[in-house]
Amino acid sequence: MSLYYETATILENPDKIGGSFKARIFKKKDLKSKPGQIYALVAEASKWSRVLKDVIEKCGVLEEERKLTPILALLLTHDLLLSKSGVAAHKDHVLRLAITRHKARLSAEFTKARIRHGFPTLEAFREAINAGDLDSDDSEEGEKSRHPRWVRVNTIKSSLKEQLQSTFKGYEKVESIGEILTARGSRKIYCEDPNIPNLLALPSRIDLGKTPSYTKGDIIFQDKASCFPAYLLGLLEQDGDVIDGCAAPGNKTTHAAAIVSTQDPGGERKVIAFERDKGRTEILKKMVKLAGADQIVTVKGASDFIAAKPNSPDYENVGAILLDPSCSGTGIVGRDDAIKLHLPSSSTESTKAQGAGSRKNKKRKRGADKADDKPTAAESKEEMTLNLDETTAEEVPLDAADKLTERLTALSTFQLHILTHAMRFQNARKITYSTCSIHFEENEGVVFQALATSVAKERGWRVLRREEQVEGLRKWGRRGQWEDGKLSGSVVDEKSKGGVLEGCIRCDKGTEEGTMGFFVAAFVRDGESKVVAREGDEMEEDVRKPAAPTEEQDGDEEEDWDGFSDDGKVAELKAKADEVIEKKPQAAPEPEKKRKNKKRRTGKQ
Ligand SMILES: C[S@@+](CC[C@H](N)C(=O)[O-])C[C@H]1O[C@@H](n2cnc3c(N)ncnc32)[C@H](O)[C@@H]1O
Repeated sequence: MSLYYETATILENPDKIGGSFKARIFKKKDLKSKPGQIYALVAEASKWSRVLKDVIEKCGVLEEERKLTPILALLLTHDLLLSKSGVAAHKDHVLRLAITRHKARLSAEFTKARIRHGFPTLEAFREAINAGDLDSDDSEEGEKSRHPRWVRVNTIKSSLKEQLQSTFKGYEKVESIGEILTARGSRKIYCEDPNIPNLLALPSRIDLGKTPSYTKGDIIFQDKASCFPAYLLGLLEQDGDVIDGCAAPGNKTTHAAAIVSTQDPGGERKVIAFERDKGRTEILKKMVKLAGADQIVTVKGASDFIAAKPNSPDYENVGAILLDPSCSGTGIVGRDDAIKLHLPSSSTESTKAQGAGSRKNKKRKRGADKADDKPTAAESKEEMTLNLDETTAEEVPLDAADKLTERLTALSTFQLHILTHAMRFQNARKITYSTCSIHFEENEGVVFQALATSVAKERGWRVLRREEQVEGLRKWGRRGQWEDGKLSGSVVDEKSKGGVLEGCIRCDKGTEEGTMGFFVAAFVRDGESKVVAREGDEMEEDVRKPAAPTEEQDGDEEEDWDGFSDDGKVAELKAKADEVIEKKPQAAPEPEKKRKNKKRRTGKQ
């Protein structure tokens, strides 16, 4: 199957596979084309689609070429007119022939379009398209779907001041995230985030991926919400070492390391990063190195945090734990969220589009030129805008609602298990628990259940109240939400319920705040604890028995590792994670090498 048939099939998604477009590409097992090539083709074609749709329609290509669907016509015209290497198919390939037949007319219409838009050269036209200057999605929805490019300055290697004077020199400072969200194209503006220190919001079209500061790890692409957990820990010098229990790809690990490094110039404190998955461990290591955090972070690669012994001397200095476990990922906003494909339509009723790239079509391609199939739903639309990123929850069709419930139960059971495990660490006084899920079951539901466990009660864990939180998050308005009928009455203490919900923090996607959907709560414990965690404690005293999730998606932070980003290799990772089926708990790791306790935290027993 050619690149074009394969791409069209994934776009059409006849099997209704969930997940973002990127994830769908990486999920597909039998691709002949490179996933990166498919993604690049769609990303590029989408930028030009508003122009090309018009060009194709003016030339009447769909009326004449019965082999071409709107998607195929768009992809092929893009490559014919705009790709340096032209149409990526053999010169006798049926699709290549179908489009090159119209080359002269298509080129002429394209030139007219360029002139109509006021660009003297193709280069100028290209620049404007890349900058998004021709986008005219002025609707409220359009604004909502935009997402800032969030940039965290990595204070291990640089400073905000330094970055403003170098990478962002010449950028204009604006006062609200709203201005960033509504900025046209790649206007050079930035907003200093009012909640998270050293975080900047920029218009999404600004391409910083090739800047030296990005490739050197001086700046990190990290969604605002994803910066909440490390910041909410409110780390202090006396908190000692920090564990990140679910670390890869490592955005929160390096954020925690950056905070620790400012408090501990002597380099005594450590961030211990657990990552169960082998492949993701490699990404974590790369990320830690690039961030210059390798002196601070000890990576426990291919290690299950649940198998780590809370009373081990290795963790004696651990005062804080960051837990960002696998979740449904339903809060994720893909960077390709705003990518839209404007498809050409045929002006005559007689054009019967053939299913692009499906087996059926392949047969047709080889043989008969029958064009009497009904157009697919997508093809029959006069003008179709494809939103390429679909996050799973909203996409779950009604008949799959049961599956969602099952999946949420499995995930939340695992999340509760890992959270209560963290509560056992002998000297831990602070924990943040976060997910990039929008579901109560994985969020407030887990918090209330954790509070009801005997380990939480015995050790004095409670939710950090809003008024105790670091300033930037105290003033964050979106707080925990209650959903009736999701938890049994015995789990929830009615008296403290309101305070707990107020202590929980939520971020919603598609708001004027420009974040992904996210949840975080901090747990703290005060005073002396009567019960020290028993090694190998089982969960029989907990509200629910632990069970490994049957399916999980490793949400946060995206996708194909192409550097230092929330956005990078993570589509691939998410696709992989979708397949993760925890059939049995991993074997305990080799005995931990005893680390010399340089700094025993005597006051915290
Ligand atoms: C949501 S992702 C973490 C994202 C990360 N905190 C960040 O900000 O870049 C969850 C990660 O936890 C890992 N994980 C899940 N269960 C684990 C366990 N029991 N021990 C260690 N790692 C685990 C998954 O493999 C996955 O890489």
